[in-house]
Amino acid sequence: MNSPNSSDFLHPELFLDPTWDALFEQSPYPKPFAFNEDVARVFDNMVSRSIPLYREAIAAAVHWTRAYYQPGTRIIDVGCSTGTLLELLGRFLAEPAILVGVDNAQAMLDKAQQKLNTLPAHHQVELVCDRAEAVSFENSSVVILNYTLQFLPVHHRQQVLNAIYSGLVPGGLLFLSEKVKSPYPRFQEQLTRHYEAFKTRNGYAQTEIERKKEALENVLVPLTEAQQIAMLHRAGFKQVEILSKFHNFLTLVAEKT
Ligand SMILES: Nc1ncnc2c1ncn2[C@@H]1O[C@H](C[S@+](CC[C@H]([NH3+])C(=O)[O-])CC(=O)[O-])[C@@H](O)[C@H]1O
Ligand SMILES: O=C(O)C(=O)Cc1ccccc1
Repeated sequence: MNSPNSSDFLHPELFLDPTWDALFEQSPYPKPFAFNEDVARVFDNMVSRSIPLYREAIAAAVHWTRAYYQPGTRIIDVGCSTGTLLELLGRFLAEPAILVGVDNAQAMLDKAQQKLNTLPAHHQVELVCDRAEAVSFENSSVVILNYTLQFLPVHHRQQVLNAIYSGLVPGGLLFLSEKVKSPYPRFQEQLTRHYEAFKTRNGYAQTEIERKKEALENVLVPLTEAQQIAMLHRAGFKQVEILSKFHNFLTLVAEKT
């Protein structure tokens, strides 16, 4: 038997800024939560201590992008934050690609720009400071929404998914990660408890957890998994596959057939 190609099994180190997130230890803390300079400064540490399977989701996004990327088309990361996924894509995509990062927070894009300066020059990288709602997805073969849709007003989400479906080339892929909620109150309560225990294990004190929860109210609004999938179907995606779900965090892929 041939030995497997090692790049098929890649589980790389992410380029994460280690600056410790102590934002909600201090007073005044950001309320409502906003993606400003203070958040951008600690974002990599915050996101990797706050989202279960964050590293795995990023690595999976790279694998799926490698499988679905069609040369000559664009790869668009919506809500690219500090560019962690784009940087990894740039490192592990063999062919030259057009990598587009969109975020409506300039402070996040400034961090992303620094990270992406280290990439090999054969890729074309564009960082766009705009709202997801205003983006054209034309001529894209992969669109990534990694924990971004959850921050859009609920009544904007369907329109964004419609635009993604319409912009993707045939055979194109949407990679989507979201915080979701259970429709069953007792399950939701348990999921929240286990999620908060995960944050405690990652070094967050109870006060930090509660303050952030308060700040995120009406800012990060989760849907149920069923609502999320129904929206994808309404947008036109017929094939949807769940990749992972742990506590209340979901990653899925949807193909434009
Ligand atoms: N309407 C909007 N339009 C564009 N961007 C927006 C909007 N609203 C919020 N954002 C941006 O969406 C990002 C969400 S973080 C994504 C993590 C990243 N994907 C990662 O894989 O590291 C997830 C989190 O913070 O939980 C932030 O950078 C916001 O500025
Ligand atoms: O849902 C939460 O409680 C979070 O902390 C997720 C999160 C991660 C990073 C920035 C904002 C929200």
